[in-house]
Amino acid sequence: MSVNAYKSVEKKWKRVKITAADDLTDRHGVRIPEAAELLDATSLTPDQARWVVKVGDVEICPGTPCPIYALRDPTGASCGDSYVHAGFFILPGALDASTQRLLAEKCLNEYAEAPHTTNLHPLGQQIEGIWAKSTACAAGQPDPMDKLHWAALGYHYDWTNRAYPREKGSHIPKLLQTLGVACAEAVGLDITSEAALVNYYKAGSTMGGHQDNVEVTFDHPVVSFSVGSSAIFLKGGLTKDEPPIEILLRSGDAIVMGGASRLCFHGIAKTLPTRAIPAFPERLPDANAQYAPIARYVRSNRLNINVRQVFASDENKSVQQGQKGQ
Ligand SMILES: O=C(O)CCC(=O)C(=O)O
Ligand SMILES: [Fe+2]
Repeated sequence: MSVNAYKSVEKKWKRVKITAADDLTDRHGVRIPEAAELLDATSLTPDQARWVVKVGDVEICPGTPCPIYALRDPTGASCGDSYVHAGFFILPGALDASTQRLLAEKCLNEYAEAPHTTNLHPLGQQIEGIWAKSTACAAGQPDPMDKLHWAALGYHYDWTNRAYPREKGSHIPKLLQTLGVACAEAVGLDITSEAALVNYYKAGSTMGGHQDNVEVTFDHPVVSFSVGSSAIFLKGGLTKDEPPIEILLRSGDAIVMGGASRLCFHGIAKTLPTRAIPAFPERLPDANAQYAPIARYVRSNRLNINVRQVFASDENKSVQQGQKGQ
């Protein structure tokens, strides 16, 4: 059976040992061969610099400017709106250190708590105060965080009925709304942040290649933030026959998938436990007692927070008008 181009890259990363993946070098300090094509927006190779192009600068967090990168065709062919990577942007270092720490704190203490739901909710097993229980759990005892894979905020997708029910859901925290809108606007797109998903990745874990195709409209981008350990993100095309681009995402990076890239295959080929994260030093002056366990957690786990618009903007308007008239 032939293995498609996307799958073969996933397989390659599956074989990489996470001890080597931490800094992507072998025991002699040489970059592992599997990472030869890896795109690190903070240090592009001369070849990558030809097709990974800076299209602007923005301050998502005031006082912290970050570049905006877009992808062009490596052959030099012109890239119109239907180009496979059109609408895809990387904003390395979009989030400043305090925003990364705030998001980590909220992902652990707030976003996995009611009224938001988690993967444990449909089983009737959502754990109240999951992070507090995890930090209080004695060595050798089962850690409740091991069971947490995702949390849903705003409109919650119903996997059984494959729909976003309008009548259910929770609020979208202001912080996520603001960050989502700021990144979309920075690349000339617009979004009303209606649903957010937090993914909790353990060292070495992956997310298989998929399309984000369950929303009602695809006219608005998905805005996605990384906090904690680094990861290898794969950005594919509309089919898995298209070889994916391998991108190193670090704590504080944002990506935007809009336009032709909105429905592209993508996923996480590997979560790389990361000892040195600038926003999460071992000792942080004036940190409260909460800080140390959070910093320890993010050095071997990754948090991904992504924000989406579910319904078409004009549909929202008519629902709001209907509600006003009631
Ligand atoms: O973790 C990531 O960066 C990707 C997450 C993702 O693709 C998703 O939640 O649909
Ligand atoms: Fe996705």
